[in-house]
Amino acid sequence: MTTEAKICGIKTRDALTAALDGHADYVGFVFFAPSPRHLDIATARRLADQARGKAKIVALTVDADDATLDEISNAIAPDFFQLHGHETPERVAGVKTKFGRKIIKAIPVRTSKDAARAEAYTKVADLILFDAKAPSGATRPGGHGQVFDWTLLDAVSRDMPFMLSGGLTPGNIQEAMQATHAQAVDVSSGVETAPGVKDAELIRRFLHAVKTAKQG
Ligand SMILES: O=C(O)c1ccccc1NCC(=O)[C@H](O)[C@H](O)COP(=O)(O)O
Repeated sequence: MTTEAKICGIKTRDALTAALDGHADYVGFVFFAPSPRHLDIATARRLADQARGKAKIVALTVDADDATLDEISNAIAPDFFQLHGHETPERVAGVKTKFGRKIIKAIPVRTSKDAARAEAYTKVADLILFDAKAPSGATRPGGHGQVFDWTLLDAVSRDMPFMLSGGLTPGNIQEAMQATHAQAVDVSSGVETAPGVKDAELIRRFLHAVKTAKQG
């Protein structure tokens, strides 16, 4: 099994080119106004057109209403919605049916109880994304470059396809893959020089580390 890689929070052509050249399997665009990675619809459409057919396009939203999802869906035709808020299993199922897009559901983790919450989503989401729980007082629920305790995933079913995120970097990604056996890995801050500023060389190094890691 080869591990898939996602580069999240892409805002520029250069960053997207680095991700596509490095054979990223997924590219993520953030639609959440308080984020330094937030994209307007016109920019997202241009980037999605560049990515289409080369990587799976992921639109990240946080507790978005149907009108917002509809606008994003029509503008960029994402392969996946990444739901990164407090969406219930019922809401996830509703979004999947209404918009006909696959779903990545983010599960914020600080304790084993948090990780166990994923079970409720396995039938409605196509992929679970385990991410570090945001620090208290944070203005966004992800993208803080924080690692969580990967051993908390040990109790999670091996049959559950999941993506690992939270503080991954070119330096720790191989250890993370060995520790968790994640089917896919996701990075944002770890390939940036400042919040929202992607670095092509860090993207290249991250993807190279994923693609050349020894599996097992
Ligand atoms: O990136 C953001 O600004 C963001 C805003 C709102 C919700 C989620 C957000 N990011 C999530 C991600 O980019 C990834 O899915 C993941 O959490 C990786 O983050 P990082 O720890 O920065 O690598």
